[in-house]
Amino acid sequence: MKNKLSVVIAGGGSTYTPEIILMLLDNLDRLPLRKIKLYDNDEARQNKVAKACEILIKEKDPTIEYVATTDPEEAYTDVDFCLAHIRVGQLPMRELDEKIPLKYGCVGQETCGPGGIAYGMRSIGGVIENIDYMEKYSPHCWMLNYSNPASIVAEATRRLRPNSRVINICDMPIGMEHGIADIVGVSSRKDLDIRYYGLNHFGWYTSIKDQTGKELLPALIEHMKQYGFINGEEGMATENKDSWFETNLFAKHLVAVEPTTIPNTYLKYYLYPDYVVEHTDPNYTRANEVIDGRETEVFSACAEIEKNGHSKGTSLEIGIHAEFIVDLATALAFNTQERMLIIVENKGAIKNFPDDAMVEIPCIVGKDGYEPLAMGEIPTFQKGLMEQQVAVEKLVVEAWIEQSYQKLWQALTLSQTVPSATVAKQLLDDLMEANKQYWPELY
Ligand SMILES: NC(=O)c1ccc[n+]([C@@H]2O[C@H](COP(=O)([O-])OP(=O)(O)OC[C@H]3O[C@@H](n4cnc5c(N)ncnc54)[C@H](O)[C@@H]3O)[C@@H](O)[C@H]2O)c1
Ligand SMILES: O=P(O)(O)OC[C@H]1O[C@H](O[C@H]2[C@H](O)[C@@H](O)[C@@H](O)O[C@@H]2CO)[C@H](O)[C@@H](O)[C@@H]1O
Ligand SMILES: [Mn+2]
Repeated sequence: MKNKLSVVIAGGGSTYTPEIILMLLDNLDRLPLRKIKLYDNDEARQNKVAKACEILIKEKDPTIEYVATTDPEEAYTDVDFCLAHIRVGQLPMRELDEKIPLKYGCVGQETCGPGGIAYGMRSIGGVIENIDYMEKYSPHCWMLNYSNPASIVAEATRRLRPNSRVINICDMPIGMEHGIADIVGVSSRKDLDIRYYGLNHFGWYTSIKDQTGKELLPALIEHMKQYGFINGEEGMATENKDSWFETNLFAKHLVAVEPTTIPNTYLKYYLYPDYVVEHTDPNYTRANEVIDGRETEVFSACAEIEKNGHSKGTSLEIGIHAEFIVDLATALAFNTQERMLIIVENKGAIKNFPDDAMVEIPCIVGKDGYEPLAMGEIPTFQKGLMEQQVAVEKLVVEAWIEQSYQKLWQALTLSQTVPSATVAKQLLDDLMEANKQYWPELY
């Protein structure tokens, strides 16, 4: 029989916590658990989901021990996995990350461009703090970290905690592969054999094969030229016309620029920043949608469970976000040797790219960690874009470590989404003022 495991969810008050709990509870046969803990540094926020999570767990398996705490020692003692999804500054700071750049005519986005850089400067300290708790109280533990902006956070963990048991991940490829599976008529994304390379929120599929070995990429590219990641006329007619729909449809313009690979939809912020700015309401950005949408829905569903004392009829659902986490934890705990996309140090996997860049590539995951697969040489267009973006991410981490105003100005100047050093400086001064509670002081 498999050993039962103990997990802590760091950022317990996250809107994603209930769906992760549901996913964990749905997978106890392959990832058996003896303990689930929530940890957050904001007790009031964590309390919005904590009681509901307790009820969900007790309903499914009352033998699982449950704790919700703000005490790092209690949280991190005796844990095998830390599932980390913290947001330093929470959603009100995301709102500023999105709205400040728009004032200067630049992309206002959570992980891309100036907003991503500002968020990175906040996240680094919080993630390192959690790694240090983990290493102090449970040195054998693995942290599966999807705190954003994942590229900058991954570079920071490489620089500051190079030997820590941290694996940086993103659910974006999982989401895209679900969409691709629907479009090509395959029942599960796991029946697709893929090759992909890039940075986080900045990459390309170079091969997508079905179980017979048939290459689906050319047909998919033809589909995408018309519909992006939308499932043809049926998808156009039936899908919710929300901002993800727009982003998935917009992918047709990404394929127009680079018609031999399948792009990550986040590339729209780098390739069409002017379009994105023109089509964003500077007074109501994605943070407002999330606050009025997911956050309100999740917290009210949790309040309902707490009030009723049971979860019958709840609107809470397992999300794709959680699927990856269970697969990854299972691979590490039980040596499944599953192939998954993770963010790792390049070390030659992309042959014509720097060894010390944090890249998102397929890896084989087992009990000893991950082994990256060689992705070979990449073409000039992708390489040029990636080199520029990697330099931005490295400069942000250097700026954080050295408390360097100059390096952060350079990072902003180098971003494909910022038109000049002049605008970069205006942005920097505004973002620095807004983030003074969270960034290290810059000199
Ligand atoms: N990598 C991915 O693909 C992916 C996918 C979805 C979400 N995310 C990320 O997951 C995180 C959570 O997203 P959300 O929208 O649910 O955010 P949220 O604001 O709802 O929740 C984040 C929680 O983290 C807590 N927190 C902040 N700093 C902390 C610290 N130092 N220690 C412990 N807890 C801390 C906050 O108090 C908050 O309760 C974000 O970083 C988001 O960008 C990543
Ligand atoms: O704007 P949000 O907060 O809804 O989403 C931001 C996150 O977006 C990506 O995750 C997506 C996923 O790719 C998509 O398919 C769908 O299922 O929703 C997820 C999140 O809601 C991205 O990978 C994350 O890094 C972002 O935080
Ligand atoms: Mn992501």
